[in-house]
Amino acid sequence: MASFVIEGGHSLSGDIYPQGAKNEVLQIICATLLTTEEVTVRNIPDILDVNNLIQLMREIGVSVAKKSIDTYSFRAERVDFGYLESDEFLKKCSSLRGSVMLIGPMVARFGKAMMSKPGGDKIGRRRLDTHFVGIQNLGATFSYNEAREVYEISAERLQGTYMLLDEASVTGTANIVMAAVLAKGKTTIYNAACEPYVQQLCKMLNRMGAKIEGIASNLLTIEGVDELHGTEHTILPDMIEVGSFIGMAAMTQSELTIKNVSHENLGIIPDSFRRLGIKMEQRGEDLYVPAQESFQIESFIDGSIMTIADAPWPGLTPDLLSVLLVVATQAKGSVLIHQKMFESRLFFVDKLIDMGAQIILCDPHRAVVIGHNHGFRLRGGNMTSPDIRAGIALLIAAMSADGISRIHNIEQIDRGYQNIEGRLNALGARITRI
Ligand SMILES: CC(=O)N[C@H]1[C@@H](OP(=O)(O)OP(=O)(O)OC[C@H]2O[C@@H](n3ccc(=O)[nH]c3=O)[C@H](O)[C@@H]2O)O[C@H](CO)[C@@H](O)[C@@H]1O
Ligand SMILES: C=C(OP(=O)(O)O)C(=O)O
Repeated sequence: MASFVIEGGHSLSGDIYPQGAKNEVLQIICATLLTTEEVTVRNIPDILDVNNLIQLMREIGVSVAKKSIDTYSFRAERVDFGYLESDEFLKKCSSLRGSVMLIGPMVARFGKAMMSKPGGDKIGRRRLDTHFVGIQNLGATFSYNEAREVYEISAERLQGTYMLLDEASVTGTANIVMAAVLAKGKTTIYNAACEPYVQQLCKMLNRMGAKIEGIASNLLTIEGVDELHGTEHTILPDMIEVGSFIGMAAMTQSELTIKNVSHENLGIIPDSFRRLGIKMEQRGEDLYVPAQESFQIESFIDGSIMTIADAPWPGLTPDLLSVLLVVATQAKGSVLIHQKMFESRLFFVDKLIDMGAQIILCDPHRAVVIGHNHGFRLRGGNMTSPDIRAGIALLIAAMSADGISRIHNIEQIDRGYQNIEGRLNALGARITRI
């Protein structure tokens, strides 16, 4: 297990480029299985989850070529079914959550797939009912092999149908869409997730010859086609990284320019930080965050205490609540952070409390933060990162704190943030990997 040692109290300045979006690229790479032709993908981030998935694709038999530092081509002419059924493959999938999105394309193109319970963060239950029920609706059968603890999924040709999802699951929607594009007839998915990740996937599939309508809404209509073709695709900037950098600038009282953010795909993220009093300006393609002595949390119009809660897109992504929470510890005023989707994502606040933050954890979903208004600095601490976003939130806390902090289990941060210490040290941070 690697660790970061952070010398806190240094402000940052300069330009930072967000990497390509982790949650988009995981879908896009899985979708390359839907065609025998070459798919070229640009702006792929060099992060653990993505590198593991690319490696998995190679092992499955996909020809993967690295064309430049962030561009890969994938050609899934043949796949190795023996390997797909091997314990080795299934074990690797269970440590990589994005791999669950292999089943939609596998069943659609080859009529069979296997999966074990996928991994990811320790952030609460992560059920897969939406994926299973959706793909079953298209005519696939799931059977559980108890001895091997894996699901075996099979289908002749999938058949389009109407479905109303029980929840707007991001990876669930992607999986069902990837299965439906090659199904016979029309599929209608209501209560579909519509994050930019899913929009990008649908746009790429349409360029490959799919017929998807309703992109960016929660009602998708898909007319199945017999085959798909090669294409090229560019991954959007990672909106969660953009949000993380906004929070980092505010906490360390730094002036940062976040380059090429793709404003139109950030949704409500900038306004959520503005509600904490953080100022920022759109400058062309960039987002400029000025150095701020102090930032004051707004109240609601009726004067009641601000609540920041997650919701399916276009609501606020749950992946930024940990960062918003840590930023609130140095704001002026109080805020209720309500993490509705995940039940174990707020427990990391005990580490912030140890560092001197004023937080009341009301229950597993809700925390009240009473900001210090930079009047009291957090103290450096010794902590372990429980998940990717708590990890970056703790890193932000440590960068703003007095003294030295240590964060262990930074593999959780590496899952989703490319060379984070290199990029932040270039702006003035003092982070060492040991
Ligand atoms: C690889 C990937 O893309 N991961 C993202 C994806 O995970 P993933 O697709 O696994 O998450 P889901 O969208 O399925 O659901 C996340 C959680 O929210 C709950 N839920 C979901 C929808 C809803 O309307 N109500 C509700 O309560 C689910 O029960 C689950 O506990 O979406 C999550 C929600 O944005 C993000 O945190 C993850 O970073
Ligand atoms: C929860 C996340 O990732 P995953 O779904 O890959 O666990 C995340 O990106 O915040």
